[in-house]
Amino acid sequence: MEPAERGGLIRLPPTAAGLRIGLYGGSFDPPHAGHRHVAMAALRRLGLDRVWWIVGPGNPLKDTTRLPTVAERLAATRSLAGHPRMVVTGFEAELGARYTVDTLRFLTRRCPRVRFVYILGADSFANLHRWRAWREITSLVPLAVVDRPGWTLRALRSPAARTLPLFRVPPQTLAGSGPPAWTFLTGPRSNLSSTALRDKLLKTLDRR
Ligand SMILES: Nc1ncnc2c1ncn2[C@@H]1O[C@H](COP(=O)(O)OP(=O)(O)OP(=O)(O)O)[C@@H](O)[C@H]1O
Ligand SMILES: O=C(O)c1ccc[n+]([C@@H]2O[C@H](COP(=O)([O-])O)[C@@H](O)[C@H]2O)c1
Repeated sequence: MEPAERGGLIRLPPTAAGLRIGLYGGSFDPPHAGHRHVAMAALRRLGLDRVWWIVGPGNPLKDTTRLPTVAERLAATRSLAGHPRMVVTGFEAELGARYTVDTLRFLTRRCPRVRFVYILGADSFANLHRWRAWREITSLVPLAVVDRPGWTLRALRSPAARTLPLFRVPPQTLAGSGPPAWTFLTGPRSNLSSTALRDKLLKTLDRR
């Protein structure tokens, strides 16, 4: 069964026509303050009503054999995200969607009057051309790219940026723009990463 067909059974957080919702997908293994920085920057600078953190079943481009369960990552992400406009969800796994394009097809079909925006870090945007049906993704929702140390130039010179030069808009107009549209959020940045945190944890355990 295709993910969109399974969608009838999926319960989403509450939505309403015209609501501006940022979709923030990730592995969150573990979640960290850099993730919170990304979500808060998008919430404030794009004028969003909500950010839905989508704790996914696993990045299809990464080795996910050691990934903790969605339930474990959901619990950790919920305790980090605590804010009235942040909603942490695990519906992508329930939907059976491995690829972001499937999640976005489902959401835009299910909630046609909601203004969705997809939020991603500069490293993810720099590699967007490796995602399944990435051109379709850019036709489904506007993209908010949050700068990340070491990735600014690679993001701005990426295949996605070079394919959509005329569709770059200022942050405050993104959520009201129809796709394709993208914006690049500069300003304070976070150099935290889950890989660094996992490495640190392993070293601490080794020393014991
Ligand atoms: N410090 C950060 N600044 C900007 N974007 C970030 C930052 N950390 C994570 N992101 C973005 O958040 C999303 C989810 O990231 P993810 O859960 O993979 O965390 P990560 O720190 O990048 O993990 P890993 O080191 O395992 O790749 C991705 O779009 C990623 O680009
Ligand atoms: O759909 C794809 O091909 C695809 C390829 C790479 C990453 N993604 C999604 O991008 C989001 C961020 O991934 P990650 O591993 O950096 O947390 C997460 O929701 C992934 O499922 C999606």
